[in-house]
Amino acid sequence: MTESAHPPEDKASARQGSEDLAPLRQKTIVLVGLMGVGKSSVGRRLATALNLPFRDADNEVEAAAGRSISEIFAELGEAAFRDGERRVIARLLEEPPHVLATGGGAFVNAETRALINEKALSVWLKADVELLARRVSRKDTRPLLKGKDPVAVLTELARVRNPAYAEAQVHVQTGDTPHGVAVDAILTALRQRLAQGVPVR
Ligand SMILES: Nc1ncnc2c1ncn2[C@@H]1O[C@H](COP(=O)(O)OP(=O)(O)OP(=O)(O)O)[C@@H](O)[C@H]1O
Ligand SMILES: O=C(O)C1=C[C@@H](O)[C@@H](O)[C@H](O)C1
Ligand SMILES: [Mg+2]
Repeated sequence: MTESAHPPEDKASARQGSEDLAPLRQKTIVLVGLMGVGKSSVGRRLATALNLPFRDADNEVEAAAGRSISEIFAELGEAAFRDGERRVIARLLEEPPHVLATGGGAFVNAETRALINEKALSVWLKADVELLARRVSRKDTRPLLKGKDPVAVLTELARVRNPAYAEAQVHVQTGDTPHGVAVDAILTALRQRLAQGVPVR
């Protein structure tokens, strides 16, 4: 296919040369995994690469509650946050295909997990706990880590949550590299899934 065969607004196709990325845009791609793994920052770049809208469930919960996540945890409690998160994700899954960054705990909820795997394509972003701990230490916005040793908390969360994350349809290992490397790793995993004849829709 020549470059001129692509519609001019098709930025992702232009970026990827002659590759037709349309099959990867049929379904919402949902990123799951621990805090700091890149669901938000990598997800935004993945959306740009695929020319898809981007949504961040944490931001949507904050907008719906009119408060930050720290304030929701402090003033309403974690259960209220989880309830809002579940409802927000159910709503977002009704939207046209986009890239959706979830909060780190969202996919642990069995109802949310089943809904995501039914309506979207789930991608588990993985990274070493030590790397995640270094990343999350840069900000003080995660209530589960406040005043605690991030390596200890993340190690325990990994132990408890990994069986749930493992139910994601695509698993992608990431490392201490620029965001674009993680984007490319996700695109490679999605292409492999397509090549194996597993429809992305
Ligand atoms: N693959 C990556 N390469 C380089 N930096 C990364 C990568 N992933 C994340 N980061 C950096 O780590 C920090 C946390 O990333 P991000 O907020 O995207 O994580 P998250 O998975 O959305 O976490 P949370 O569950 O808390 O929302 C950010 O500063 C981000 O730029
Ligand atoms: O892993 C978690 O449980 C969380 C991750 C963040 O994305 C936020 O959803 C919140 O800080 C809780
Ligand atoms: Mg995030």
